[in-house]
Amino acid sequence: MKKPSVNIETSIIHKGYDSSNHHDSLSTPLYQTSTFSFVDAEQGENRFAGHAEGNIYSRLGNPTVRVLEERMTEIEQGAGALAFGSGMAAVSAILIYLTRAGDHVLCSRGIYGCTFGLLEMMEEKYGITHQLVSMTTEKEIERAIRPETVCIYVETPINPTMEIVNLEAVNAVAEKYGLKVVVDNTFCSPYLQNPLSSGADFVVHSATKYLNGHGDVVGGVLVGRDGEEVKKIRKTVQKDVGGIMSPFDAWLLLRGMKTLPVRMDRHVSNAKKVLTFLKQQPAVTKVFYPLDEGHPQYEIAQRQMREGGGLISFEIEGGKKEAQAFMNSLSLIKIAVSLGDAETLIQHPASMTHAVVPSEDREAMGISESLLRLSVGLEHPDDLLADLSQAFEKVKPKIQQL
Ligand code: MET
Repeated sequence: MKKPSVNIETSIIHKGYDSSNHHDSLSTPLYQTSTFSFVDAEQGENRFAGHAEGNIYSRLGNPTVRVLEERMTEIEQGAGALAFGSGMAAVSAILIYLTRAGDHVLCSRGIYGCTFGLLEMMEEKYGITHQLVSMTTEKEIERAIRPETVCIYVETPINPTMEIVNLEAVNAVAEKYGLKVVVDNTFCSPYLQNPLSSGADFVVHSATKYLNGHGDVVGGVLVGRDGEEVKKIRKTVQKDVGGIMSPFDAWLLLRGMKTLPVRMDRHVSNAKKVLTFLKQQPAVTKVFYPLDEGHPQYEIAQRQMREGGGLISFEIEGGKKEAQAFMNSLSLIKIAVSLGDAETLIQHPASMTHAVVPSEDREAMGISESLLRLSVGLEHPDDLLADLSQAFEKVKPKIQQL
């Protein structure tokens, strides 16, 4: 881990790319190739044996993808990064790498539905167990540690409840027990939070979200604090499971990421305006936003996040029917999963992103039937408020009947 020499706004545009090696092209070229030819058989042999640098085959590495990996390493303050074909490919790669049959994974009280599904599958097939616990204090975390625990896997903020995990406490306990810490940093992006700098071992991202920002890529990234360990994952799990990112998706990401800081500033300022508006609505019974003073972990969020992000979850009076009626009343705001796009998106976690989680586990995570998750986009805030306002007007009679 090292401190970056320039600010993220600069490194996210320049890091990892030297135009003099690419015919002076200002934009990183797209190496849309599956394989690379060798000048002779010996060069091929040496590259396979690891005795010579150079490209072999795009599953083992591609120059466009490598630029993205170097850039991600820098902006997450890590020592190495690997790009994957989806966020879940990155999550599964790190969990496969860290665990053996019989191990135990300690998780934050909520995790994304497909991560939950993956852990359930690992339990069923390999006896790798997991447990979801609140992680606000060291005591809570320490109590849940078992002799077979090997890693702590957390989201913070948690999707979609916005609960905050105390990273300082997680890292302290992990150090005491010799555990690896993995943080899903998708909700914040590297612009708002850098878990590796505070001692986490790995960060995973769904690059589909804020990193790309334009809703046209599915991708994932894993960043590690220890470069040797990242190399080991590249040569084993990434190569042999093979969930790599395509060069074109890496190219789109490099293009989209250049504006991450500018976009995040706007997501945050729009989200704050939407938050204020939602709090004034009689039909809204609860709001969840990390840097809202009413948030139960407000102080922890303030310590570890630069800003509160662009996601807001809220509960609407009634249940699933009222939540769905509200969604159906929106017009500018799109009903869709995913997040971090220019377009404002709304989804119903209980029936969408977290539908695979059994209802009792969902309840334990704090996901009710009336919870909605809003990914505040980059539109003019007045237009967003107008759309929300007309939707509240439309559902008012239904809610008043309750
Ligand atoms: C297949 S559903 C999910 C997409 C994404 N992980 C989200 O939380 O919106």
